[in-house]
Amino acid sequence: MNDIDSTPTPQGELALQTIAMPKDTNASGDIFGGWLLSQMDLAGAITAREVAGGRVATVAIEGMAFITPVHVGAVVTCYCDVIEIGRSSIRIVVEVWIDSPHDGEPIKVTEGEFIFVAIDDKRRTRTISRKG
Ligand SMILES: CCCCCCCCCCCCCCCC(=O)SCCNC(=O)CCNC(=O)[C@H](O)C(C)(C)COP(=O)(O)OP(=O)(O)OC[C@H]1O[C@@H](n2cnc3c(N)ncnc32)[C@H](O)[C@@H]1OP(=O)(O)O
Repeated sequence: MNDIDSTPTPQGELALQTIAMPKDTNASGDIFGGWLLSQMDLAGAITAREVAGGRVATVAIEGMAFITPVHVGAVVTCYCDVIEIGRSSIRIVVEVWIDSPHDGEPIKVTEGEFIFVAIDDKRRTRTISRKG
């Protein structure tokens, strides 16, 4: 995983974009980490489904770090970078970025490694077929 402060631009492909709403805040008025985590899970799942060619389940989340609070109204963008494909697993670095409310500059909010597993309709793991 890249060092969280040393990467000036998003790594990976844009997978999901949404707006942080008042209902997603904690008692301090900042956006809940759990809400961000669920957006990252969705973004990773969209990417993993493409790679796996079908259904996936999240099996693990590693190395999460929350670096900057998110304000209500922020446009939250998730980028996904597939870093490893195993027999049935897909390891994806998911980064979340917002635009600074002060100068509009992009700010990295959090990142984490998500591992998804390709599963069939009986929830058994399945081998991912490689393209090409
Ligand atoms: C236009 C667009 C359209 C489409 C747009 C659709 C959007 C789509 C949205 C869907 C909505 C969101 C979906 C979110 C995804 C959930 O939120 S899924 C719900 C939460 N997750 C679960 O309920 C999963 C529960 N766990 C399980 O069922 C079982 O653990 C699993 C996943 C079937 C795996 O079973 P298992 O016995 O652990 O299997 P095992 O063979 O040991 O391991 C399988 C692989 O996982 C790896 N692995 C297992 N555990 C770990 C671990 N802790 N760490 C790392 N790797 C591990 C193994 O190394 C192995 O890798 P490979 O060597 O095969 O590559």
